[in-house]
Amino acid sequence: MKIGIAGGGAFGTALAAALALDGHDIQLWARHAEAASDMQNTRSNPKLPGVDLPQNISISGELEPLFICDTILLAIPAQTLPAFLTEHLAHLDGKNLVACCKGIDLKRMTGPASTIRDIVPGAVPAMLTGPSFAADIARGLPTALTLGCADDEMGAMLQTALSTTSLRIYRTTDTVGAELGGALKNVMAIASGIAIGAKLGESARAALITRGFPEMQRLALALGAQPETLSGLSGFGDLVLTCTSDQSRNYRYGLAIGTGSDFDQNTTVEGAATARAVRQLASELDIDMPICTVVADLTENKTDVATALNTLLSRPLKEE
Ligand SMILES: NC(=O)C1=CN([C@@H]2O[C@H](COP(=O)(O)OP(=O)(O)OC[C@H]3O[C@@H](n4cnc5c(N)ncnc54)[C@H](O)[C@@H]3O)[C@@H](O)[C@H]2O)C=CC1
Ligand SMILES: O=C(CO)COP(=O)(O)O
Repeated sequence: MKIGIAGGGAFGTALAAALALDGHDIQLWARHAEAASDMQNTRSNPKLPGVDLPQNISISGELEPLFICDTILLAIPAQTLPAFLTEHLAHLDGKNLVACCKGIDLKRMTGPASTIRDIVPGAVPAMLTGPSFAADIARGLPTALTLGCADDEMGAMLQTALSTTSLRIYRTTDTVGAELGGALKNVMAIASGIAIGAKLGESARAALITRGFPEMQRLALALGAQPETLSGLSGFGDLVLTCTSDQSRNYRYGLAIGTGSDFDQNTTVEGAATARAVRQLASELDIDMPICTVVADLTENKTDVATALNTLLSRPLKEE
């Protein structure tokens, strides 16, 4: 299996490093030619300080070497995935396309694997997701992920190919559950960051994580996910990680909202667009998604933290 990775950001580079250390020759594509050649020459990526990139990673700003690979990991932001797939459709047909991004596309209202299935019907769509910070993967720290692929035979091959001594991959055929768990937990991470930033306390964060989980399940199950997938690494596991660590950009974005601080708009924060997609889906499907809805409103300055808190706390009392 010849593995290529699209996306020379933190996650694409971290996956490249982990797989290269395991013996794979990796073709890494970075969008900006200059950044690609810097990475190729310095064997480093400023987004992963202190990580040396093994020599068996070839980094290029040209797409041709990537398209020679039969398996391509897509580590670009979820909202940019449809345009990339559409633009390069002819080259991606017939490939194993493994989405490594976490979000719901605002236009199509689909998670990354479903977006691949819709735009490149001739490809095998898969999803690699779960609790894992790029810096941890790149340093070879132990990590467990979920590989979702509806074609179980191909899923098993991808599971074997992408597992390393430190990267342990579990497998499911429930790609919808895998893609939605990873997307929705980012919204909850923003909510958790807001709670801590606004000094609402650790108990409030625990309440958000705990009530956020059934909220994630409600939408995911309505869209066809299996409950056990949501309870696994890609759902519950990543929810816990991202809501409790300031390594998470979604969490830090929430902290900035909660403290009223500025936040670098160039940072990849998938949960903001996903919250808006969820708000729309919830309204169309008539599903109660109160936390996601207030997060969406907060990211658009349609409400403030005090009002959002009041909205959540003044909801009718009900059974757990
Ligand atoms: N950083 C992390 O710890 C983890 C990230 N992820 C996911 O990986 C995905 C990528 O995140 P990171 O690599 O961390 O972000 P990043 O901000 O470090 O890198 C994003 C990369 O995508 C490229 N890019 C941006 N717009 C593009 C476009 N229109 N076409 C092609 N390429 C484009 C950028 O040039 C950059 O190389 C996100 O969905 C994120 O949720 C998943 C697990 C862990
Ligand atoms: O998905 C992640 C960890 O599993 C990374 O989270 P952030 O995108 O919030 O940094």
